[in-house]
Amino acid sequence: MGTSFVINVPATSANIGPGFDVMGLSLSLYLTVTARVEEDASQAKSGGDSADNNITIVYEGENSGGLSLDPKSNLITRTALYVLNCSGIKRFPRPTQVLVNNRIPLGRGLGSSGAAVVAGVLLANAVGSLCLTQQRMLDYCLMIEHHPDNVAAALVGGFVASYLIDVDRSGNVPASEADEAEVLRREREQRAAANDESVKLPPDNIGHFLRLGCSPKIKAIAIIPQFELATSKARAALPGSYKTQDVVFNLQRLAVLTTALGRETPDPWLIYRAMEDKVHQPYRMHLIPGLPEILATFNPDNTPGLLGICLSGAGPTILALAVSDFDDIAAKIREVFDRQPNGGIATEYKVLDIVSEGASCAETPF
Ligand SMILES: Nc1ncnc2c1ncn2[C@@H]1O[C@H](COP(=O)(O)OP(=O)(O)O)[C@@H](O)[C@H]1O
Ligand SMILES: N[C@@H](CCOP(=O)(O)O)C(=O)O
Repeated sequence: MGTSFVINVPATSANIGPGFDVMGLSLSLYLTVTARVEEDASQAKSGGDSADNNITIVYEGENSGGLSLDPKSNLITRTALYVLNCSGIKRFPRPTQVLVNNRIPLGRGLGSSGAAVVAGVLLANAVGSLCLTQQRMLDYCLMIEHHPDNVAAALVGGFVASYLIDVDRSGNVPASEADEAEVLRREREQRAAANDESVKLPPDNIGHFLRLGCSPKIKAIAIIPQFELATSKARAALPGSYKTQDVVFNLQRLAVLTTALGRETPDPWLIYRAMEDKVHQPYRMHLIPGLPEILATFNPDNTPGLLGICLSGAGPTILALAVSDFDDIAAKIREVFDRQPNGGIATEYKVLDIVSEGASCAETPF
């Protein structure tokens, strides 16, 4: 006998064109983590790392061979152990088997790492009976995933805008030089260099979000190339500074996009133009063969049903927002990948709903 916690976290598409590190959409594709917590400590499974952390992991789904099942390395359980540690709990309180069913492709720009982090925070909250608020959970997420767009959308659901507070928490990094995540990263590096293993609690209220309207007529078509692009690599391609006119270009579009997607009857050309970007996509073009042609070719006049196209997150997935003709739109975009040199790039596609419900955790006995 024991308790079972079933945690569901949606995939996300971040940026939506101009909203780099700001905007996210949660999608009907899920990471499900089921934690079976034994009532009795004598039921602990033997082997693996369970003796240390009281936990075993079973994984099925995307890239099932490639992920670490060591609780201290696996992103879900590593996050959970960090959150428990912050409450003075050094290991899983009771023998726990974690069953992961992951339908979110890894390293494709659909927020798999953000979902894993959110799942880890919910897992710790459940097994440790921590009673964390949603706001506090976001703080924990942001200590691991340093940009708020994916984790905020995965946590709260829907079309979400978010920001990190801009304060100097380290005492030696001027806020103007580094964003909050960068400050936190430097703090961790300094502590590691000083062999300081104390657990760093997240500062309070470091992330803020607002859920925006999104017309139920809009669906998200994800065209997913069969190669991975680590978000860290795609972020390393970005410049350290921008021209004023490029920043203004994005700000203009972002302001319009926040409201344009919420109109009951979406205006295709308004949205199409509002999804253009000069901050991240131009610098990532060389990492995604076919992206320049896709962005330059398809528009609401030549592609019925289409509202707008952008890179999903850091890529390589392409996100097309549309109100109809979903399979035809996907076929056109896939054809560009098919035509790439050296035999083309294989893709799959998914027509997804934009889901208004974010991460959830349900408790049942077993
Ligand atoms: N369900 C999961 N369980 C454990 N680790 C995961 C999971 N999902 C993602 N990750 C980790 O996150 C990495 C991918 O993160 P990232 O490069 O940011 O791509 P994505 O765009 O999919 O978020 C994976 O290589 C893996 O290390
Ligand atoms: N704003 C981030 C979003 C990364 O999303 P992911 O789904 O690729 O992890 C970025 O563009 O780097």
